[in-house]
Amino acid sequence: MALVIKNGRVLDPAQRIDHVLDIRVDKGIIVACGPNLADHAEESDQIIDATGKLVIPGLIDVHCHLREPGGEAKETLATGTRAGARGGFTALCAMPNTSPVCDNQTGVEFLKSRAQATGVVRVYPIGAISKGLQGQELAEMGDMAECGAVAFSDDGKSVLRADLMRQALSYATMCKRIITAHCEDKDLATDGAMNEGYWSTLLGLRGLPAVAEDVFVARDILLAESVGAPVHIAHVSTMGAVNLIRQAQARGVDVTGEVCPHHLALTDAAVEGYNTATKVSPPLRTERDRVALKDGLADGTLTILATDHAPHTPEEKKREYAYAPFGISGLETAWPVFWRELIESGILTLHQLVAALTIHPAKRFGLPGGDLTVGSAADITIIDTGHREKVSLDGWQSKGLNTPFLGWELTSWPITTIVGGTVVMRDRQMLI
Ligand SMILES: NC(=O)N[C@@H](CC(=O)O)C(=O)O
Ligand SMILES: [Zn+2]
Ligand SMILES: [Zn+2]
Repeated sequence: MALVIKNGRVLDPAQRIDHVLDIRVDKGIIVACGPNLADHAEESDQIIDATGKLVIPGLIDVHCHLREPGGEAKETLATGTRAGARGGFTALCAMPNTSPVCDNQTGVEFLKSRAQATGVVRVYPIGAISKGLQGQELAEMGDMAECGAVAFSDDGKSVLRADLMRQALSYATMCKRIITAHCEDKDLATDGAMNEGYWSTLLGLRGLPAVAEDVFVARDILLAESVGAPVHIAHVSTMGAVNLIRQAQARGVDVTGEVCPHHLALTDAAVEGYNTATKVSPPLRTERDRVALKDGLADGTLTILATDHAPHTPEEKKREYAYAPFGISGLETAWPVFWRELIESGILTLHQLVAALTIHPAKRFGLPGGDLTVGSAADITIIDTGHREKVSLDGWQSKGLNTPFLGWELTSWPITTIVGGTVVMRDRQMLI
């Protein structure tokens, strides 16, 4: 059965399209995109009326934690991909800090086959840089790249040894893969629970200083530069990091960075009240950092938006602030939060926002998709930019209920998600 998405505002930054058009999908492929295709639809075709709605390439998240294997109480590939679909994502890159760590071919194969069997959106494995994330010995990067790892990361912590990181950058480049770096100097950030500053002092919590991020961003940029490797900085959260990336780009270093919804929407003042849903790594920073992230997005220094979806069980998050795990469950609220922080305040154009969640991540991580080109897989998201909804746990798909946005009334939500021609979410309801 073919599918026709009719009369939507089709916006595809990759092809510079922004028109009211119809899209015809057959056997999972976009077979036509043009005006009035629905007029010639066949009786058996499924029609989705997208009048007044935004039709964009399926969103791609280059940074999430799907927790399987080993962390199934927090999330599974089944629940995590459903959370993704409900958030308008058609592809997710899964970080390797699972148990066991995804640091070899078997781990990559497991993730691919398990996601195929139980997931509702595409899942791309990210392999570990070091064996067991121990930072001592390189993981089997070549093997993992060969069987489908799209990138490498020790996310959750930094690779502390600079020699190992430099070697990893070289190897990744040889395998035509990118390293996505979690930048945090552990010695400067031991046992911290929130950003170091006014609020940590006031709340009596141990701080994580911004400079702990900055020094490792500087180091990883210099290491990448020294071996001519590309590097991607995960969850950029400080003004210092934005400045370092901007300066490096100006001298020709191949460095990109991603920004997460919570770092754009919240500051460390949100920790008042000790809601552990605000505990995240890197931590919520100051207003000055938040503004710097927006400046970095506006001037094109930062071109990728990612969720860093990090679900945890309610039991774990119910501990005292200092003992709760770091992480925010972000897939289901990412789009409306980005909308609020970047579109409503005029920081980005609609084209820039969509590009930062589609073609830019696809290109940087070498993933298929990210556009609506005829002949490509029909990964499509439909957004109702006028839809207002209060964030609640009704219909919530992730096992991680750890969202700091609960109760926020947000405008602009994904209403339909189509993966390879299959409608997996419609009218905010999961269909599979
Ligand atoms: N972001 C987080 O707060 N937590 C992540 C690890 C990480 O992304 O560094 C996790 O795996 O829980
Ligand atoms: Zn991280
Ligand atoms: Zn992460």
